[in-house]
Amino acid sequence: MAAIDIDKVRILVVGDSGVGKSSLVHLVCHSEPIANASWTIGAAVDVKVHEYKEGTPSQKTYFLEFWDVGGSANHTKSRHIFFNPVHGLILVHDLTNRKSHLNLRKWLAEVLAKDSNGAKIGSNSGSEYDPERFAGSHIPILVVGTKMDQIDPRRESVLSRSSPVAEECGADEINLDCMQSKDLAAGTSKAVKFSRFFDKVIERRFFAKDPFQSVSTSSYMYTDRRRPVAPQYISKTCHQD
Ligand SMILES: Nc1nc2c(ncn2[C@@H]2O[C@H](COP(=O)(O)OP(=O)(O)OP(=O)(O)O)[C@@H](O)[C@H]2O)c(=O)[nH]1
Ligand SMILES: [Mg+2]
Repeated sequence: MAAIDIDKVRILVVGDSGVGKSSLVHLVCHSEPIANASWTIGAAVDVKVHEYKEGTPSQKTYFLEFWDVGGSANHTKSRHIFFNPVHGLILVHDLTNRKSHLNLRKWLAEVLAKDSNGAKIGSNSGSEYDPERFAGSHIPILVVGTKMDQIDPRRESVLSRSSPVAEECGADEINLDCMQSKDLAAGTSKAVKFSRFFDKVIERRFFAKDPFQSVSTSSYMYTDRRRPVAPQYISKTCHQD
């Protein structure tokens, strides 16, 4: 039987413990709500087959590999081992918990400031947030707000406001209820938005004309924030997978 050769992209899913990362990944990969969510210890991996540019002559099948990293504060020191390589990043917050949204900045800093050994890159602390740096990230980012069903009707205006974090890092944004499969049913606006995000991740990973597209974000960003150096000068820190 002929071997099937399908390229994959690695999408990191982070956010505070309990915001619904595992519930979201399960819904995206299996089109149904998770039966029993429990704390993720370390990281869990799930895979989805995605049709890049579906319905066009460029259509091609890819694997999306989701790395759902447990958000427990107990693992802050060790979870960096899951952060590289990263081709796409989903930042998850709970719409009923404002702190979980504010903490997305910490998650961004944590993911983008460490190399695969957990070492800090550059002089900046990994917990510092600098929008200018993140705006230059070449990694597509999606901000997802969960538990939309639990929003107090008096606070529904929350849903029409865009997330400051999403704005700062140029990310797309989706709010949903992870316990409802109809929220991501084929053809719905949210399903289309997810699909566009996945296309963007694949495009950056495999088709970007930008010579820096295959360089790990951390290497690129922390070498020089305004004037990226040519790839040959950072090849030692380049991540090849
Ligand atoms: N009502 C409602 N409950 C949700 C939603 N998303 C997640 N939950 C619930 O929130 C709880 C936590 O969800 P998880 O998916 O385990 O959260 P997590 O972010 O993976 O948490 P860690 O693995 O600890 O990092 C579970 O009881 C889920 O059923 C949602 O959109 N609506
Ligand atoms: Mg989990």
